[in-house]
Amino acid sequence: MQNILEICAELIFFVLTFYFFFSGAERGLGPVVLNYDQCTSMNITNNGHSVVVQFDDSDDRSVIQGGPLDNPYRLKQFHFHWGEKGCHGSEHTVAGNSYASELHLVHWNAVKYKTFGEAATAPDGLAVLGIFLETGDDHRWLHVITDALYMVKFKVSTTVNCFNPKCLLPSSLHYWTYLGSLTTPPLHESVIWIVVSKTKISFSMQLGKFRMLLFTGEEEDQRIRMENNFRPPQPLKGRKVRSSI
Ligand SMILES: NS(=O)(=O)c1ccc(C(=O)NCc2cccc(F)c2F)cc1
Ligand SMILES: [Zn+2]
Repeated sequence: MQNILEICAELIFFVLTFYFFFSGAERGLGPVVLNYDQCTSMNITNNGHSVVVQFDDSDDRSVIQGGPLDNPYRLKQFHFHWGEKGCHGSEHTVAGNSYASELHLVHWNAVKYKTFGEAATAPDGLAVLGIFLETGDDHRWLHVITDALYMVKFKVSTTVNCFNPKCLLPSSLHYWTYLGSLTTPPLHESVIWIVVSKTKISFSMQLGKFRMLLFTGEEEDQRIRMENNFRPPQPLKGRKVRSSI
């Protein structure tokens, strides 16, 4: 009788251990991998909200994969958010600390969806890699972008060939990831956010060039300086933030 009870107790212990291990275990978060072709960039545009560098996303030459992503996501564009002074301008904070600016590399799930617009409305449609920028010495590669900003002071577009944004990324891509939304209207909840913990880009003079951009077009009477184009962090509302280590 005693043996039967011991066997039952061990069996119950094993079943419960198995359940709790596999039900709550986080699928391991591997590294994020960027395979960007050297020459898929097309243009740089002042769209009246930010400055955006757009890419040819007609095939998988420039993709992000790995980490929390189940398949490759195509690079569509990157853009920046910044403040008017100091270390305010990022859209994410780390332990309550914000940064002067934040770079967003926007990718879409072309395996499951036919267009960016369709992907932008699906929970697993977009993957945005967020990189913090802080003030410091100017960044050697960012000048390729900031030197072109004078050409897009107003709401216009100009060509940018063969700019590979991988040069803007930190060496180590330790990241946090969570399921969130676009930070500008229509605020679709369609973004797998991948926020890189290590700031890479430091820039001080260059930040000034972002701040000389205008929200307004050349034909408009008003000249409104483009700054503070960031959305402050929002409540997590129960969202789970996972870490890559
Ligand atoms: N800051 S961010 O990284 O969260 C962000 C990224 C992309 C867009 C965007 O593409 N908007 C236009 C757009 C175009 C097509 C369909 C859309 F839903 C849409 F918002 C907005 C915010
Ligand atoms: Zn953004």
